[in-house]
Amino acid sequence: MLEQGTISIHTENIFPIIKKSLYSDHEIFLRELVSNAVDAIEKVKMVSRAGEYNSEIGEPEIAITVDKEQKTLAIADNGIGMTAEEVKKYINQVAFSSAEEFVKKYEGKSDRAIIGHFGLGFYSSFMVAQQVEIDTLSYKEGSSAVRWTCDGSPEFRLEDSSRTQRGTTITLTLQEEELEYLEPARIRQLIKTYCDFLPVPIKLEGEVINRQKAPWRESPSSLTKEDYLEFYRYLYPFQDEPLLWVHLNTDYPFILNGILYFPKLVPDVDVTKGQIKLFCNQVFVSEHCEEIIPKFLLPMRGVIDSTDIPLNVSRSALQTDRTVRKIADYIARKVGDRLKELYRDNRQEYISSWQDIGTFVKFGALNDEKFKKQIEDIIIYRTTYEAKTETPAVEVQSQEGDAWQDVSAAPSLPYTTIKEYLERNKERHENRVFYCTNEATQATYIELHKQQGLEVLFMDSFIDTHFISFLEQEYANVKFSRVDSELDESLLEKDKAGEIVDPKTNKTRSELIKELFEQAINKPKVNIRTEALKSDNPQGSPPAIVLLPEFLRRMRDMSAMMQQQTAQFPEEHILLVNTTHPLIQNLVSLSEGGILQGDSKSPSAELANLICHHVYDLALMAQKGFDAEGMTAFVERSNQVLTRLTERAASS
Ligand SMILES: Nc1ncnc2c1ncn2[C@@H]1O[C@H](COP(=O)(O)OP(=O)(O)OP(=O)(O)O)[C@@H](O)[C@H]1O
Repeated sequence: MLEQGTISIHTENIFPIIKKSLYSDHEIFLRELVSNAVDAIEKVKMVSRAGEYNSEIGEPEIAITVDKEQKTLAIADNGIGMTAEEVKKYINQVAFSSAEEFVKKYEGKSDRAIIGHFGLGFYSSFMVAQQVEIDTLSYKEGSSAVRWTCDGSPEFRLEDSSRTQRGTTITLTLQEEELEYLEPARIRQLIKTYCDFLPVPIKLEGEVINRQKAPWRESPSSLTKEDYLEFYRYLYPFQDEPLLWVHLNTDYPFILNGILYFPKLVPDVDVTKGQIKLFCNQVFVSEHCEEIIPKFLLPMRGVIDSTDIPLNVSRSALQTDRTVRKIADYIARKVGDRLKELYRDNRQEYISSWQDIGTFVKFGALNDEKFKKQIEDIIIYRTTYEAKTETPAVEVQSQEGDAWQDVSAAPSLPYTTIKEYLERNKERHENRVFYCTNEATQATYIELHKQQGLEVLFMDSFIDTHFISFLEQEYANVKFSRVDSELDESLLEKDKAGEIVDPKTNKTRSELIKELFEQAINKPKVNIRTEALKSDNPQGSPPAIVLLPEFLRRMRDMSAMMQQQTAQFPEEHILLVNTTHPLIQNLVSLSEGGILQGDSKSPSAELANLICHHVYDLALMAQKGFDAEGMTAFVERSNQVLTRLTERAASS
């Protein structure tokens, strides 16, 4: 026996407190002991390099063994080892004084709020062990091996050991309620979780169980695209390939390494939960780093590793920590830089990823002023504009709905920035942006604009509703109108239906049409307007369209959002009847007899009435589809119209 003594701590009974205060996280003892073993191996390499140790250092290795009979778990390393003096100093004094400090700091506080419990160190082994033994031999010439034992009370024993190999073995005799740590599968799982990327082979049952390579610690220039993809697959198996990635690598004014990936977004992803793994010196700390990553980048995946993130503080303290704020800014800036670089160097790839990254970028612009400034010029929108190139533009959205491949194959890509849009259309409609939010339901309107050479932007992602309001603030003098809200003058022709057709009443054709529809539809909230839509082929343009003024629509959307309902189609809307369409012209002739004779019950007038309804139904259908009731009425009326028409055809 070399010595028997009392550990110099001031708090009586530190161990029950350690056990209690860290109750939920017992498993991290293994992370702490393996980290110490890795440190010990690094240290022996350092002294060897410095010429202070001339023997072979051998292949670094950490071996974990379990003995179910003895109920022991041992972690052995071939690192620097400790002399008796060092054991006394580092274990009895250093380790336990920091234990005491930790306990004092967190006594009575909920440990759940603390992100990492990092640096708990050696004494965390007492969370699971009833006795801890250190068997160690220092690298120092002439030193003899020692064994230190402690049963969880402040008393320890220090004696000679028969050990001949340099290094340290920590043997824990587990407490009865901690015997799960005798299961190799449990140990393997813990090593995979916490120590997978530590740069020393960790052996269990003769097999190396950790990956060791931590790509984020390597220089970006030494990694290939496949290396990044392989690492992503390793971290997130069975997931789609990521779109692009950012390698973070700085050591001033803080140390930060990491690789962040933009994943392909899946609809059910919870964007409020971070998926980035936090490491400290390659040791896993936490699955969540919501406090460190800017909110808008939370859906990113990957790894960040920094020794400058305080880990033994509460989550709220972390949020306000100055270094953490700086790190968040740095990450946002790096992500912005990477996006700009891609926009500049590989527009095609940028565009193909836009469907997914666009959401991040817009969310970022909405939330972070600095980020907005950085990326505002690279926010793009799909457009109906087709650049005149030799090869024809390829449709973006394929029938199968897989926009990706088609875009990447497209020689000229129908995407634009708002600035480019405004510049291109300055002559035709200055400070005016036409957009659509749903390609399918607004197809008629998009087509109308397209035919007249008016460019329409697709603002159809879920974030765009908010983003449009944001754009309106950014471009205060620009008016944003959805294609179905009102029609630009340039889409209309001077109304040819302005000439008087009824000598008795002095009514114009246009007025007659309006009257006809008003009588037929008989809904005071539907405002009927007659216009002549410009078209090279009147048959091809719609006979009527429903318009929803921008202001009205937004009010409706907003109140629906506040009541958390889906917006109902408002009763108040405009039915624009296209006076140039042959159907509408026929309708006037058809009804003329009835109106002129003041006999609204004549078969012609009745048919005209039915057809007005039908035209209105079709216009509504193009805008919103029908509910069950509307659908039934529509089918009934269609059948009636067809019956009447066939009757007429048969009798003539
Ligand atoms: N396996 C080991 N080999 C050699 N020395 C060790 C080993 N384990 C612990 N030590 C020594 O004991 C000291 C105290 O360890 P402890 O884990 O409590 O704290 P730490 O590693 O210094 O810091 P941290 O609190 O961040 O873990 C270490 O600094 C080291 O000098």
